[in-house]
Amino acid sequence: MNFALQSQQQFQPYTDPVAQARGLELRRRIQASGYMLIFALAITGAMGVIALMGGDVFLAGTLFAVAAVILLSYIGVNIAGPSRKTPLLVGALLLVLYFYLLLSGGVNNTGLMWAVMLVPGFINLYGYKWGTVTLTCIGGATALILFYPDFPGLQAHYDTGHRARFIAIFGALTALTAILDSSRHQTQQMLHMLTAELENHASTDALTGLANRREAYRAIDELERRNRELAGRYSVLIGDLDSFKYINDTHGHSFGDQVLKDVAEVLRSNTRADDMVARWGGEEFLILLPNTDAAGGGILAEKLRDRVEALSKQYPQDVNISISFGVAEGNPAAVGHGQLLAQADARMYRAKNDGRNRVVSA
Ligand SMILES: Nc1nc2c(ncn2[C@@H]2O[C@H](COP(=O)(O)OP(=O)(O)OP(=O)(O)O)[C@@H](O)[C@H]2O)c(=O)[nH]1
Repeated sequence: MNFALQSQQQFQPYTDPVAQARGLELRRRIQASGYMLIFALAITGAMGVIALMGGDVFLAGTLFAVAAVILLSYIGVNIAGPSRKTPLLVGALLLVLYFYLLLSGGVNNTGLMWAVMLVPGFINLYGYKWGTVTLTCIGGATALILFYPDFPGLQAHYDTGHRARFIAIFGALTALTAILDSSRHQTQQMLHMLTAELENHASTDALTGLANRREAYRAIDELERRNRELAGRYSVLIGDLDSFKYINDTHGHSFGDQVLKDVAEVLRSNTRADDMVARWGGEEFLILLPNTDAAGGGILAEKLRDRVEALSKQYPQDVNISISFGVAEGNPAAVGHGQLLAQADARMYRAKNDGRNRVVSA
């Protein structure tokens, strides 16, 4: 296997797809906040113009002032960059606008009508759980304002039928939008789960349960990146089972599979949690050792070689199981992992040529 050639491939830095999906969700909320601000700005501005044309200068002035605050917030959010707090700021602005329209009646008593837009808006901003909680509070506060006799500050006049219909529509719309968003949320959760499962399948070897080659490349890239920053030492072992074709041919493929699983377990149980054991190919394994120099890697390889050899005794069949290791230490200054893997590979082949069942680390 030519590792030098393989290493010339460029591997993309790994990003967890589930974390990516969550990031996208947050971005979607922040984006929705921007749209809500533009929407609120358009409505407030339009109502301001209508109020001005109708001669209600005070209402027009107030609406323009609110529009100016919304515009400034929009500009501010774009200059400062969106954050998790953006939906809160937008929610607060919308609430101020809403209660103003509710109390004043807006233009021709139509202010309340726009309130239905709060429903998709808040669910979009805060998700179906917190969105519903917020909207229920808004609905409750609205009912109080509308039905409390002579509520202080309520200048608009809404007839009783209008009030009752508004509360009913607001409640029904909140419930329907929450149900829709909750099913969207459930579908999304399922997608996250499936993505995590697929990711697990894509990174795990089905026979041994070890990391597969793809995952091993990702881990080497990550280890190299970390070590370039920390100038730490790390090593890699490449182990290849000896005369495995003979074992397969003599005892059958399913016995060969069992040996591979048992060897994987030996390697896994004799390495640290920080180390990574991967199935590198058919009967080849790769072990990544952070914070370990070549000497340390050699000692571990010798221990693993010994434990793998001891496996032979656990089967009723008369079988000799052994493994040959090549050890190489990473060079933090090196670009890419080609040289490191090629060196470990070459040493592993030297171990084979020197008679198998041994470790070569220099
Ligand atoms: N049972 C089983 N065998 C596998 C698997 N993957 C690879 N092999 C076998 O591993 C054997 C590797 O054979 P070779 O590459 O000739 O190497 P070897 O016989 O181990 O000889 P040396 O490496 O030189 O000691 C082949 O017979 C493959 O079919 C697997 O998943 N299960």
